Amino acid sequence: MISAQSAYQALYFAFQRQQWRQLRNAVPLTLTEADLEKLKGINERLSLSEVTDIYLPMSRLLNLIVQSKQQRSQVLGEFLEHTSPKTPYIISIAGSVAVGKSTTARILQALLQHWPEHPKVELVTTDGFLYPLKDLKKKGLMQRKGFPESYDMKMLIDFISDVKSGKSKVKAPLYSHISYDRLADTFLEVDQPDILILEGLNVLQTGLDTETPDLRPFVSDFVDFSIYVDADYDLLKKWYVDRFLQFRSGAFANKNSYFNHYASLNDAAATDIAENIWESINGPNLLNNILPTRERAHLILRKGQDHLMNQVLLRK
Ligand SMILES: Nc1ncnc2c1ncn2[C@@H]1O[C@H](COP(=O)(O)OP(=O)(O)OP(=O)(O)O)[C@@H](O)[C@H]1O
Ligand SMILES: CC(C)(CO)[C@@H](O)C(=O)NCCC(=O)O
Repeated sequence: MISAQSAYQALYFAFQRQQWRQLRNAVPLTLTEADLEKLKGINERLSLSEVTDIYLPMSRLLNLIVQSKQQRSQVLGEFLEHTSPKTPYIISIAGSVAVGKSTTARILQALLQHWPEHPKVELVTTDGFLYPLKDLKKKGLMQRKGFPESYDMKMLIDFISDVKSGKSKVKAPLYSHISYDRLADTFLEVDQPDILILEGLNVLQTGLDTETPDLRPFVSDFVDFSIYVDADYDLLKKWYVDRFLQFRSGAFANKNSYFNHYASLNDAAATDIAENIWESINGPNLLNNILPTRERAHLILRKGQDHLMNQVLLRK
């Protein structure tokens, strides 16, 4: 029987950080100090060596892969004796709550926009496709937010299918971490981007993963390149709790915040509540629904202490 370890080796090229960082050597650092400052604006705790060591090789890899997709489209056009309409290249980013998917997505968006061709790169998070709170309440899903059944999958598949077929001005719903709900009347308009980055817990899940199979196409049917951001359970829990504590003086302090009543908690009480939410909702969701999809990704980024990537696995 093939061991899990050797199956991994058969599927992926594995790089330690020191090996991966050398793969950017061929790319000059075209980022100016001002560009780097802008990236810092995405997350002030982001270390710049993370950009040079991890993200620049990734940007180089994606640039080559996107080019090869364009060549393939040309070949198809030649075969069909007409050029087919340009469709966006779709990159998905999966991983646990609090692993840093949105931070990773925003850094990638900034770097890809920086390519010489200056592609138009849009970023959408699947959080917007969670059912509105009133529907979650009606369905008894308030303790299952982020679980597969808490998303309006029809809406998500319709959205991605419209974008992929080259439609203009496709509306994406937006989620607010302050109201803990989908925004009622504000949307993001996705208008024929060159690249769409779709970020969310559920982007590698399929309708076949559940007990009542759903035969609709999967998100991954529309995705050209998928990334999974990975870290150990205990680190993820810690990052979730840390973010919860930070939110007390930020998002929760906003009087419209769903969690406004948590703003005045002391450290011990807030830690207790955050650990509880993690152990009852986000932890089980990770173990049952998110982690099992990891090996579907083309690229796995493994983070260790302080969000530093220590290993990169690239599908052969
Ligand atoms: N590269 C990084 N360096 C330092 N801190 C980071 C980094 N990436 C993320 N973080 C921190 O980790 C926490 C989670 O990050 P982020 O909000 O990007 O996660 P997420 O996976 O999008 O979460 P969610 O699924 O809840 O939306 C935040 O407190 C963020 O500041
Ligand atoms: C919106 C999601 C599902 C994903 O980002 C997550 O942040 C969430 O709200 N989870 C439910 C439990 C919690 O409040 O963390």
